[in-house]
This record gives sequence, C-alpha cells and structure tokens, in this order.
Amino acid sequence: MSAAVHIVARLRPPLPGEVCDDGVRVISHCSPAADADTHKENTDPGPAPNNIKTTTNLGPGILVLKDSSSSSLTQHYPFHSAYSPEKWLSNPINGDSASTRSLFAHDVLPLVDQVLSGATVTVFAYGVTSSGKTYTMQGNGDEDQGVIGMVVEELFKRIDSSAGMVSMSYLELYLDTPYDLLVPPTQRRRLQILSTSSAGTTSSHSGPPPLSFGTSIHLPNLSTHPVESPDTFRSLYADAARHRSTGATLLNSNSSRSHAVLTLYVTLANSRSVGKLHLLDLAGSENNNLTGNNPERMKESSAINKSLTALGQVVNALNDNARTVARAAKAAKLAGEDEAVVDPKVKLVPYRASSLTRLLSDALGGPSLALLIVCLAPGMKFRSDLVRSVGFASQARRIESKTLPPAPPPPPLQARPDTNVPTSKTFNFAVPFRSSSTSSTSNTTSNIVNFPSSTNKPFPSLPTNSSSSSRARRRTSPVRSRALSIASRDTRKHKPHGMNNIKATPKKRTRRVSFIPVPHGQGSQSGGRLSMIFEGLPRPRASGGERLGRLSMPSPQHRTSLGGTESTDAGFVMTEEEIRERISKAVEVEVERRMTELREQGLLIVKDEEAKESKGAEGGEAEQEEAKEDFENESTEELREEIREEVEQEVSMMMQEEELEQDSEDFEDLEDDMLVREEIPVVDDSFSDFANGGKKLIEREEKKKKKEVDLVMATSVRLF
Ligand SMILES: Nc1ncnc2c1ncn2[C@@H]1O[C@H](COP(=O)(O)OP(=O)(O)OP(=O)(O)O)[C@@H](O)[C@H]1O
Repeated sequence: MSAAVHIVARLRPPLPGEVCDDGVRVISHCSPAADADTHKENTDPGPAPNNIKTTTNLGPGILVLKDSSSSSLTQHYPFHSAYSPEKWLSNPINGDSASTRSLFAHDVLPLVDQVLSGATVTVFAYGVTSSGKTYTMQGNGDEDQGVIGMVVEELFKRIDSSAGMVSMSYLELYLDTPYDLLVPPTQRRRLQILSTSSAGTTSSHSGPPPLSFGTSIHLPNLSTHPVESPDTFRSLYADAARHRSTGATLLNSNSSRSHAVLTLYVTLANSRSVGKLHLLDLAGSENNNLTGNNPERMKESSAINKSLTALGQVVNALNDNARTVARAAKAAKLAGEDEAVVDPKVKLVPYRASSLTRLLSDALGGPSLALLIVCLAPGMKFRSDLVRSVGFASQARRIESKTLPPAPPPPPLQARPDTNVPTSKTFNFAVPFRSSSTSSTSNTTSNIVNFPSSTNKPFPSLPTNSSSSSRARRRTSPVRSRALSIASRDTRKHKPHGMNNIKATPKKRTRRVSFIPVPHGQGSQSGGRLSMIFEGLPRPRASGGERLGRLSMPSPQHRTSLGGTESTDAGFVMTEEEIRERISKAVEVEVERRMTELREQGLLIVKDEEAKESKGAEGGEAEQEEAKEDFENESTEELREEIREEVEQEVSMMMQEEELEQDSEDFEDLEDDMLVREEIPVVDDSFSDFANGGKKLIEREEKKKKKEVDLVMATSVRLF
C-alpha cells in the first residue's frame, strides 16, 4: 500500500472589477464539520445549467463548461476536496478565511498528526499568478490567517513545550537558485542542494537527531532556528517574508517572484525521528501578454515558468510510470501471475531539471506525504490557465509516495531533553549507492488512497518498507510486459501454441556488464563529465547507426584494476550485487581522479591553513608528514563526500538512461510487429471472418501470427 498525492482545489472569489467565468463550477464539501461524503454543488455565480441535476455522485471537483450554453461540453475534474467562497458575489472583498479554515481542518490537520509521528509531509500551493496561493498559505494579515499560521498554532497546541521542540527554516528559489530567507539580506548567499538517500529521519546517536531538509535532499548551509511559541514564529516569519522577492505585475500588485519553502521540524522528546512539514508557496505561472512585465520581471517570469514546466514534466513522468505499473500488474494478473513480481521498467523522472523539482523529489514519488492545493482564479481571462491547472492536478492524483516504514506512534510526553537542537548546518553524507533499479513503483494498482473524511480519523498510515523487497522483486522490461499482456489477451480468447511459456517465470536477474573507469575524457558519457565507460552495456548507436558492442570483455589490465575475479569476468554474467560492487569501485576511482585533479589545480578547499601549519610545525619530518596527511584527510573529507555523491548521481542517471536506451532498442524491432498484430483479428477466434475471404488470406494471417509468436518467444528467451 502507498499513499497518493492528495489534491485539493480552491477557487478564489473574484477581485473587484474582475469579469467572472460563469462556465466554472465548484462541487465542494458543505463545511468542514459536514460528513465528507455529502457534497453540494456551489451554484455561485448563478444557477447551475440544466444538465447538472445532481452532483452527489460526482464527488468534490471542478466542473468546466466549455461553453456555458451547451450541455454537452462539460468536463468534470475530480479532487479529494474542492472549495469555493460561500457568498462570493455579495461579499467579494472581505476575504474568504472561512474556506481557508475548512481546507485546513479537512485536509491539512490530518497531516499534522503524521508530522508528529516523524513523517515528512509537503503541502504546496500551485496555480496561475494571482490565483490566491500566498493568500492560502500565508493569509492576508491577522484577520485572514493562512494555512501556515494555522499549522503552527496547531503544532503548539499539540506539543507541550516541555515535550518537544519546533525549529524552522525558510528559503526561496529565486531564478531557480536557493537563498536562505532567515539570514539578513547582507549575508544572503546561494545555498547548495545536495542529494542524499541516507539522511533519513532516524538517527542512532543519543540526543535529538540532526535536522536535515529532506530524506533525499540536503541543504548543508540552510540555517534552522528554534521556535519556542507561535509568537516567536510570527516574528521570525514576518522578518523573513519581508526578504522574499516580490514585485508588481499587471495581474498582481504583490506578486511572488520566487518559490518559498518554509520547513517546520518537530523533534519530540524520546523520539529518534524528526517530523518535517514543508509548506510551499510556489510562484505562479504567468502569461506575459497579460502581466505587462518589464525585462527584469520577464527574466523572473521565464525562470518561474521554466521550473513549473519541469514540475509538470516530473508529474507527467511519474504519472506515466504509474500507468505502466498499473498496466503491467493488470497484465500479470490476467496471465495468472503473482502481481507482486511484476516490476516494469519505468521512465527516468527528471527531478534534476530544476531546483524546484529537486526540492520536491521527496514529495512527488518520494518517501513523503504530499498535499497539493491547486489555486484557481475565476476571471474570464484565466480560463485556459484554470484548465491547465486542473489538468496538472488531475495528473498528479496518480502519483504515489515511495513506501516507507510506518511512522511510529508519537512517543509519550516527557521532559525536554538537555541537548539543544543544532541551529545550523548538519552533514550527512553517508550515501549508499542507488541501484539503477530506482523504480519507485509499487505493486498496487490502486492510485488513490482515501483520506479520512473527518479529522479524528487517522491519516492513512504509510506502508511498510519495501524498498529492499522491491529491489528483490524481479524486474520486467517493456518487452516482457508486452509479452505478458499479449499472453493475457490470448488467454482470454485462444492461447496460441507456445504462448504459455511466455508467462513470467521466477528467475534471478543477471546482467552482462562491466564498468571500466578510464582516464578523463576517454569513452566518457554525460558530455565528458564522467570518466567512466560502461563496457558490456548496450552502447548508444554509433553515428553510422551501427550498434556498439554489448558484451565486450575488459582487457586483463582493466580486470586487474577492477579487482574482478577471473571466474566472474570469464563468465561475465553478473548479479545485481556484483554490479553494485563494481559500480562502487568505479565510483571510488572516479572520486579519486577528481580529487587529484582538484589538488593539481590547487582548488582543494583547505579549511584551516593555520591548523595545517601548526600541526606540521611540530615534530620531525616523518611526524610533519603524518600530521599533514591527517589534516588533509580531515579537511578534504567533506569535499570527497560531495564529489562521491555527485558521481553516484551521475552514474545512477547514466544507468537509467542506458537501461531506457537498451529497452527502446530491444523494443524497436518488436514494436512494428506488435502494432501489426493489434490490427489483425486473433486468427482462431476470427476464422469465420476470414473464411469468406478465402483460404489464401487465412494462410497468410496464420503465417504472420506464427512469425510474431516466434519473435516474442525468441525475444523472451534472449532476455530472460
Ligand atoms: N480566497 C481569497 N479571498 C479573498 N481574496 C483573495 C483570495 N485569494 C486571493 N485573494 C486576493 O487575490 C489577490 C492575489 O492573491 P495572491 O497574491 O495570494 O495570489 P498568488 O497566487 O500568490 O499570486 P502570485 O503567484 O503572483 O504571487 C490578493 O489581493 C489576495 O488578497
């Protein structure tokens, strides 16, 4: 079981003078207290068109009527919850805090419980400029509190000050570059984003665990500040919010020019986990024809739109992957396979396309719960943006979080521990290598986990850790999935000769491959950045279209340098475990090469020259040498870890790209035949159709069918 991204839509009231789009309707919850199963249609503005008689079976969502006079062009976008102002026409200016409260009580509050159990939760507001994202997250002064203020109050209500601690960090992504908002503007400097898969939420040392931004993302220089009360929070937040980049556009006099990420860290006494709540107010996508932007705004706008496009691509890739998994699981089920063993090849998710998507990688398809609030503007001029936003949100519905160990119940309240939570950076670079099989897929076909209908019901618990079990699961390539689906189609009609054998059979996946580190620039991929060649993997086609070697043997020197055993190399059939070992070795070689390069160029970061000198100043030559070595080890360790992390990332990306390449090439030849096959009626079932067409036609079709069965069989044998 895994949790899907929870999607909420919120339509803001019209602003003074705004021409409303009466083709947009919201089917909303009655009120936060009401039974979530009872929905009503918000018929403001104006009565509902005749074609919408009852909405109880539609569930909360947004209706877009392509043409309000037409009854046939209605599109319903379902969401987990949907909100619109109660009486927007009669009271447009006085804000809409009632729906913020409803949204908070119904959709955000259950997540607070999860944070208190040590989970990582991300809430983000998405939408076109001026759709009310900042209003929803931050509110509009003391009268109109936003989700952030409500969350903080709730946290302090639940955590007795003696039993836990809250800290916060706050950053903005301006022109896709992260900056700390909690440091004075004079000290503002670019933050570094590192990826790590081991930062985790648990720690083995005694005392409170270190704070880190995410489970797979780490910002070493991001400052964190203790928050003792809601008042402390308000003062810190107000200062920081003033540092956020905003500017006036024709559509919004106080438009956010950056994505803002507020993180609340909750450390409970006696708990070795830190609950994290990321609250994001994204900058809005902009149509520059409407914003009247000057060159500076245009630059910001282009960075904003670019990062939001990257976000859309991540959502699309995850969505496609979810579909692939669902299809493969269905095919396996129909073929009588155990659903759990199907692990189809999935698309590479382009998290690294922007800083925003990197920061959101935990939330989207990662080990974190996510709530997406889609803010919508009712103005006529926003119709296409509204449709785009609800389309984006509908896609995101399918995305599921990676499985995690279940969050432990909040520990019993106890006295505040003596040790202070570190207020600034923490380092955690112990990065286990991410296998190329980074499939975040789960074996479930259900896409949506129902959220509790009232706040006292528990939030769906996170599923048990299956990362190792998913790794242990056998992988299935598209070819195999395709074969399975064909097999299942035929199972339902007539199983042709030999098709039975196409069913998945449990086999340990092995792969013919070797990883050979070579001097920089030779055989390098990724634009020459990584000096490593992957011998044995399918190579990209050479310029002449010829496929490069698949099973090339490394030279004896290479083998020696890899430390590979003769028996392994001789057979050249490797298990995942062996591959990982090889990769680790190759990574180490590459890290050392880069370190040497830096050292030669005099770029090695030496933190403390004085310490180096004082250590070296004492003792004899040998001691001096030793002291120098010690120092160098100390001062370069951080750098080495960073480089290692980078190299591992690159290798991981390359592996995935290689695999995709391999699949698409393997699939290419088969694809045409498959397409042809789909157009051909299954022969045995449709003989009568063909009978009238004459014996020749039947023979031809049979021949084709046999050819394609042979092809599938041959491919299956070759691959498995
Ligand atoms: N639900 C609401 N009730 C009343 N006023 C609202 C509501 N939502 C937004 N507004 C008003 O609409 C205007 C634009 O809202 P806001 O600044 O929150 O938009 P935004 O989506 O954050 O825009 P941008 O992406 O440009 O920063 C503001 O004046 C805000 O007060």
